[in-house]
Amino acid sequence: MVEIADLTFFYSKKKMLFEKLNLSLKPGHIYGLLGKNGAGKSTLLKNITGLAFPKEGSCRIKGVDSSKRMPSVLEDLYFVPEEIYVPAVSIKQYVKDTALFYPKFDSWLFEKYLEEFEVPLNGILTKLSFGQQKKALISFGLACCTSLLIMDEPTNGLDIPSKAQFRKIVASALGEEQCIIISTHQVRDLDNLIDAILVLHNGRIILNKNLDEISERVSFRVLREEEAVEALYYENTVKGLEGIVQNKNGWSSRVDMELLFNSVTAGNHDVLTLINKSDEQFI
Ligand SMILES: Nc1ncnc2c1ncn2[C@@H]1O[C@H](COP(=O)(O)OP(=O)(O)OP(=O)(O)O)[C@@H](O)[C@H]1O
Repeated sequence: MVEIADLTFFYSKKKMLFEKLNLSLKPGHIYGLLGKNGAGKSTLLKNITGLAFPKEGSCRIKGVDSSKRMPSVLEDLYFVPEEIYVPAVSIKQYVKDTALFYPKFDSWLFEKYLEEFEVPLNGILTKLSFGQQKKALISFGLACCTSLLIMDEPTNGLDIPSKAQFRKIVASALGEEQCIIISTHQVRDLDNLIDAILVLHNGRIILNKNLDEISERVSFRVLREEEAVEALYYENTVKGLEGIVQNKNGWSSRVDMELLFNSVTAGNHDVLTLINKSDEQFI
């Protein structure tokens, strides 16, 4: 679905953001794109969607270079940016003006999502709160039923019940032929939603794995003091020593995305090496 090959990008030549970054994303998945502040998540998403252009290398969607901004690609792609700007029209009018650019737009679904998010269909967009505006655009993006849906920090500005609604709605919306990418630094917001994790760090994608594959390799649990020496990584938290250990018994545990993210971005190679090993190397 998305193929990024040797992407090099910088805003200023003095500060390289990506150098030969490679990434391949498949349909049927909800990817969580994680990275520290300033890692370049938004910039990467802009390169994928053709809103920023690679200095070298390419970003392709279904084989077509996204920097060409071909109508056939744009009508099958929806991007909810981090900062949103809405026109001073009613939601109904917005749909009338905009939905025609998306041939698979489903107005029944749109109204259903709005209802679940408790956003009034007759509301004037600029008079809605920031969170309501965001929920209206997320609903619109989901109802476009595009093959690729990208949301940059969608949960920013959503209250706690809305975050739960967001997870439920997005999880129910994914079709087999669709790919959804959600960037965030609020890792917990993606719990029970994403099925694959991408970590952007130091200008590269250092991790691109399904949660199932991760839990086959490593386990996440509270450790006894004496187990700490054998752990691949651990943190001293209020719950005790929360750690990552090699999964030796084949039982899968829930992936603690925050702990995983902290371990791989802290320069701990043990966890990363174990997760990234091929099946043959692992046996
Ligand atoms: N339009 C721009 N012009 C120049 N530099 C930019 C521009 N947009 C972003 N940057 C810089 O590029 C780097 C990556 O920014 P980006 O917004 O892509 O990171 P991010 O991972 O999305 O961060 P955050 O989690 O804080 O939203 C930052 O150092 C930022 O200052």
